Amino acid sequence: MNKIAAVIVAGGSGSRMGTKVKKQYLKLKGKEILTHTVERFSTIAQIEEIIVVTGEEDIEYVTTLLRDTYKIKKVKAVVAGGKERQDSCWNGISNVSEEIDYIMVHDGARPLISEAVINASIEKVKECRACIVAVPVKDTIKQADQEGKIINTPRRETLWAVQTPQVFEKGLLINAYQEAYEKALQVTDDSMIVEAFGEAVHIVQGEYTNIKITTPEDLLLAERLI
Ligand SMILES: Nc1ccn([C@@H]2O[C@H](COP(=O)(O)OP(=O)(O)OP(=O)(O)O)[C@@H](O)[C@H]2O)c(=O)n1
Ligand SMILES: C[C@](O)(CO)[C@H](O)COP(=O)(O)O
Repeated sequence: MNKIAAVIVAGGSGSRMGTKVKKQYLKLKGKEILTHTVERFSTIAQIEEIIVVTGEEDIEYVTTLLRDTYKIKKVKAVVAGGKERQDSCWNGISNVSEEIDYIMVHDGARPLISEAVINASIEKVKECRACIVAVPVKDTIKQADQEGKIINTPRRETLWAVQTPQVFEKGLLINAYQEAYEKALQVTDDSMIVEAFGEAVHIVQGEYTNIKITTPEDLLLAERLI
């Protein structure tokens, strides 16, 4: 009753990184960012299978890299991503095995995820059906209008910076995605889809080192942390 699939989404173009090579294939300590990320999940005992989502044009390269070069046996499939992150997530989610009970969605661009946080998110989802990794916000956050005029300052103690993995009961996530597509919902993470479906989502305290490698500065940081 506790079979878990990890869906690692790496189908983006990495435009904010501004490199010729897509950021997920840039190397940290001689190994691709995506490989680092997938390896973090392959060592977790409760994770039965890993579905990697990547650009259609990269499927053969990524399959050879993960299965042949790095011999990561848990990689069940490498599938094509979609236009938006949510489309890539759905392509991965819809490829997990029948017997899977929980689905863990993680950004391929977050290679510094720790075993401790992955395991904590697994324990949490068994209690609450839907959970996301997040860290308390350290800066004061303000909302501004189009002209840059401050319109709201949420109380910092209520704010969390959301990361991944995000973990859900399989049936809940699939039903939520199907409804989201019917409503043409546009989101930036999976929890927004499950919240819109009406299910409570809970936070698992993450680590500030679990950064998403997005711009060149993140790469400098990741090189020191990996
Ligand atoms: N259509 C997309 C867009 C994003 N992602 C993945 O979702 C994660 C988080 O997205 P982000 O950091 O924004 O990556 P990119 O979209 O590639 O970056 P950018 O927005 O700078 O182009 C990344 O691992 C990315 O590869 C994906 O699988 N499919
Ligand atoms: C899912 C996510 O990493 C949570 O913070 C984030 O929303 C991804 O956003 P991106 O623009 O697709 O990187």
